[in-house]
Amino acid sequence: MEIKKRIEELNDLEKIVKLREDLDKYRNSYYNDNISLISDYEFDMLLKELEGLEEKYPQYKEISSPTTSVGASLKENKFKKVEHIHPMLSLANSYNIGEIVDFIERIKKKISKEQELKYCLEVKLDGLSISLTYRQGKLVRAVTRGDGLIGEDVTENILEIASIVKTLPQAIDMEIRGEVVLPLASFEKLNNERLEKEEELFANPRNAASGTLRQLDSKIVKDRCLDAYFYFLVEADKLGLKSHSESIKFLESMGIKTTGIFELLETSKDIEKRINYWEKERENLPYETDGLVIKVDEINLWDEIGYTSKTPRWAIAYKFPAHQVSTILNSITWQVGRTGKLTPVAELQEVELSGSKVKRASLHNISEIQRKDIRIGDRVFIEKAAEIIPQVVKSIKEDRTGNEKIIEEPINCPVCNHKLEREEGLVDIKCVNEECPAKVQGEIEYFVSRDALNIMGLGSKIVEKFIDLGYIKTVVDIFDLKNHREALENIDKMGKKSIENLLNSIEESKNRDYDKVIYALGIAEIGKVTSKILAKASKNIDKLMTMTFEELTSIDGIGEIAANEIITFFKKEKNQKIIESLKEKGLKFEIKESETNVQNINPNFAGKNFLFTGTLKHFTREQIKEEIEKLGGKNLSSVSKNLDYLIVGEKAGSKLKKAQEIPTIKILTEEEFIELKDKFD
Ligand SMILES: NC(=O)c1ccc[n+]([C@@H]2O[C@H](COP(=O)([O-])OP(=O)(O)OC[C@H]3O[C@@H](n4cnc5c(N)ncnc54)[C@H](O)[C@@H]3O)[C@@H](O)[C@H]2O)c1
Ligand SMILES: [Zn+2]
Repeated sequence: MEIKKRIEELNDLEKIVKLREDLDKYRNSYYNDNISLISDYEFDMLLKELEGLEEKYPQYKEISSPTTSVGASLKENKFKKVEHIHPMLSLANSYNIGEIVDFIERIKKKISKEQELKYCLEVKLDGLSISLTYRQGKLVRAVTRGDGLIGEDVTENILEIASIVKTLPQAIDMEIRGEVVLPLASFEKLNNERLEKEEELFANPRNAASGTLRQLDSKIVKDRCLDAYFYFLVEADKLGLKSHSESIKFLESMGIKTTGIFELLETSKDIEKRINYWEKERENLPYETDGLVIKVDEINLWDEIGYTSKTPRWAIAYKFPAHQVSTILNSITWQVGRTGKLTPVAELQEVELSGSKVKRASLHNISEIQRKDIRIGDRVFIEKAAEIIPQVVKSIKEDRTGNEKIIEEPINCPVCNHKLEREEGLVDIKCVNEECPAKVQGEIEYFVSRDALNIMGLGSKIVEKFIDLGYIKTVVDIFDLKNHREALENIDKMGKKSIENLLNSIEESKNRDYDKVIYALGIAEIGKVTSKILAKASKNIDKLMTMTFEELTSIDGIGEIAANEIITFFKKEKNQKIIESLKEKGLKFEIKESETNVQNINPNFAGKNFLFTGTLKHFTREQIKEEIEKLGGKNLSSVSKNLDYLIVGEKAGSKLKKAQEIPTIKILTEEEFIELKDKFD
């Protein structure tokens, strides 16, 4: 027994040493070089593991351990070192509401007075902390947190941030703390510029903000548009302020920029509600947040509640589920789509991201792989933002061993082995073999999908099988499957019942409206809404097939690109034949009389691109998106020249600014949007 325990202890000690070594490496890279070698969540989990072990073996505790020290010791001598008069601490963090409940319980036990506490809830800005000192109302010094005791004097750079107050309206002395951030719009712009200049991308706005503030050329700070928000007044009680919320109001009265988000709450239930709210709403803020901060509001209780060497006990951070994690890229699979286009898919070592397990991520195309210099064997960051499919953000080159392999551009189709083609100047690689099974399969799946003919019982496995066995070569063959009823029933014991259902669904699909049939043809650029528009404008397929470029582009909602695709599609003999055969099978190639007034297409919305920003009063995010689509409009995810309308709610941020610079974008309040909508209803 004794020996067993001793072995366990030695193993744990080894773990402790390894964890400290790794965490120090990560901290150094993160704080000194502004590079994340792993995600914040992974870092926090390793730190928790170390905390657990140090608790189990108090004899191995060390003051320099990452569990007890803030930040990282400063490596370079770029900036003057300054000792903080009041140490700048970090925050304890939590990833679930249970930990918040525990936090509140701990505090209640700790304070002697029986009283109802108030908690101030704020957003947790993801940037780097800064301390500003004012003397006689003048900003005299700005210092980074550093290791909490000693920071770097970055006053020169801070003076270049436009929103920082250089002279207060009153000649007072004070120290305030806040966060320097790179607003999301500036971050996107910066990374786009770096992409063009083939420079290394910043993984996130925090690293970019830190990299920007901690370099010597203050002109760069100005160019990149850093910003700062403040959330703390040091020794507020000496100015006669009794609560944290009062001190924030005081800062605002001095013209200091705050996020404006400070909510006073009383119970953990209320806190939970607001956590759920902000978890979604944070997407609309102009800066990145990695969580919320909950602080005891009454300042006179802070000392009683106390501090650890690293954090105050009267505050806690609630961290949002991570959008980004790191993992290993094992290999690349080239997927051949319906149009023959090859898409590289990253095959990853499985990780958890935003609550689901992920082992594949999109890489868009070969140029992106080359631009980002992503190699097989690399540790990569993957991200799941608004998109459903995770994306590979970047590779971590600092972590390479030298055994990583460059990803080669494929020469032959991975499915049919036909030689691939790449159009001059275009990034897409295509399989041009009309009979490539992957393309046929893609076409069939698209043809039977919900928004097209909506045929039940033709999942991708079955389609693959039918193609393999030679029952399906083109979409037309779907309607001849009934001639092979018996043979089909015997495939992999599919059975009478399921074939019966499938054949019924195929027959029934002949009743689909003309616009669904247009959609099912799979013309490039023609989606659900444009199919409706085309159906309404052409009335029947013979007309549509002969429409000229001028005729097509004169239809509201059909642009030049779409018009060209339509013409190219109908020019192909193969497509003409397919349409002829589908007509014979009985599909509807003309609009019903009653349909000529295609319902729900609002001329204000049809084919128009929409985006909303800020907090909306009358709709949830889902509702408004649905509303726009129902009426024939399209939802975009960012501001661009293609945007027609930006709907602005309260606290609209960078999107609004960006949209105001593009004269063709109409900006609507929520009320104006409703009016536009109702004019039609
Ligand atoms: N990915 C990596 O390799 C790596 C390495 C080291 C650290 N980290 C990350 O950094 C964290 C540790 O950094 P940290 O000590 O800065 O802790 P933290 O970022 O988790 O929390 C403390 C900081 O939050 C900031 N903050 C933002 N809004 C605030 C508000 N409203 N009120 C108070 N503070 C606010 C302050 O700057 C404060 O110092 C780790 O938990 C990890 O997530 C990551
Ligand atoms: Zn092929």
